[in-house]
Order: sequence, then structure tokens, then C-alpha cells
Amino acid sequence: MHAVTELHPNTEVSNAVYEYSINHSTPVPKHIDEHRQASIEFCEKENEEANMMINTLQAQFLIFWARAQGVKRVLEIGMFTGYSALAWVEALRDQPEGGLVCLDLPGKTSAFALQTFAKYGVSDKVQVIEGNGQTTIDSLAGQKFDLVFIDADKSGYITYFEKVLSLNLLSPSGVIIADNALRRGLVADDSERNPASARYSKETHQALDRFNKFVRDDPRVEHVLLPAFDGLNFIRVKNTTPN
Ligand SMILES: C[S@@+](CC[C@H](N)C(=O)[O-])C[C@H]1O[C@@H](n2cnc3c(N)ncnc32)[C@H](O)[C@@H]1O
Repeated sequence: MHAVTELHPNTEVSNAVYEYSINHSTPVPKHIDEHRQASIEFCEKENEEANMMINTLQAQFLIFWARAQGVKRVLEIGMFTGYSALAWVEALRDQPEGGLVCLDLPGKTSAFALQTFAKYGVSDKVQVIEGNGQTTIDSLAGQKFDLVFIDADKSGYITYFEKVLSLNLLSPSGVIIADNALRRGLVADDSERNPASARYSKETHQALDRFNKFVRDDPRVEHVLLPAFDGLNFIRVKNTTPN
């Protein structure tokens, strides 16, 4: 067992740390905050779950990280209302050839995201492919992405991972980031000790656990599963070129 110090002793301190971190990091542009609020109102009206969106600090982190990596092309699997998509567009702002492809199911949330991209004048930066991502991803064969963000149906993560590799969608420095890989800690501890075990269905975290193990056992890749946000599994194809 690897012992870790308890960094934040309770939820109040955790929340204070989260707010402090947001306020001491490069802020997201105003329109992204505005869209977060609009998404929350949309979700209330349409009975959707606003907590599907990545949080503000995660948006700040992903923008920073994508820029530091010089990411030009992003594939997002799971767009929802377009909140994280706007973050990717922001990350690509200084990349004239940059672009974002989003896969999601057709419906009200996708329509809302498309309206949002038009409202903020970024429609030319985002290609939305509607349909089941597990099959629409095939249409991307021949394209390369520096970053693939997997944030759609959790039972599909293995398929998305397999397809990204088999279709050869990653650029040489390309990275997959799989979101929610720790699912409220349930993949590590789904006993009664974890209050989330009473709120969430077992199927989802069991699917994510299968995904994490599948990646761990795949000799083609190296990866790190970070206990940040709801768990980010960073994955890259191993460099097989001899030194
Ligand atoms: C967690 S939300 C994405 C949140 C978004 N990345 C954000 O942070 O703003 C998951 C999305 O995956 C989509 N999704 C679920 N199953 C899918 C499938 N089979 N193909 C494509 N998209 C799917 C849902 O419609 C939903 O919009």
C-alpha cells in the first residue's frame, strides 16, 4: 500500500483550495465563463446534468497544457453543451492551422453547442460529427490529432482507445486524455466508505476500471493515471524508434 498524506482534510478545505487555485491561475476568457452559466441554465431547463462539464480549473489546466504542448489539432469525443470544446478552441487560438473535431450524439445538447460556436464566431474552428462516436470515429481515418480527449460513454472508452490506435489517429507526439478515469474514487474504493458508492451505478465505474486495466496491460502505450479532477488518464504510444 502506498501511503499518501491527506492533503485536504475535508470538503470545506477542498472547496477553498479549488477556489484559491482558480483565482491564482490564468483565468478562462469571459465568454467561456458565460457559456458555463448558460449551460447550467440550459441543463436546468432540459433536465440534463450540468456536472457532465469539466470544471473551471480543469478548463484552465487543459488550455495551459495544450498550449505548452503546442497542440494544433484536437479530437474531442463527448462534446455535450460545448463547454470543454470552447476551452480547446481557446487553447488553439494562436494556431492558424489548428482545429477541433467533436463527436457526439445528435440532439438538443449538440444543437445548443452548435448555436454556441456560432454565437462566439468559432464555427469555422470546430467540426461536429453527430452520431455514435464508436462508429463515426472511423470517418477520421487518415487524419492526425495531437490530443484526443475521451469524455463520452464510459462503456465505450476501450473502443475509443482501440480505434484511436488502430486508425493511427495520433500524431507522433500525440496524447490521449481519458476523463473521469477515477470516477469519484469508485474505481479504487467502491465500499460504503466512499459516499459516492450510494449515488452512482456500479456499471460505469466498473467500465472505467476495465478501461484503466486494459490500458495498463497494453504494451503499445505508456501512461499515467493522475488523481486530478475526476481522474485523468494520460496515454501516449511508446516511441519504438531505436536511439
Ligand atoms: C460528460 S459529457 C461531455 C462533457 C464535455 N466534454 C464538457 O466537459 O463540456 C458526455 C457526452 O458524451 C456523449 N455521448 C454519450 N454516448 C455517446 C456516443 N456513443 N457517441 C458519441 N457521444 C456520446 C453525450 O451525449 C454527452 O454529451
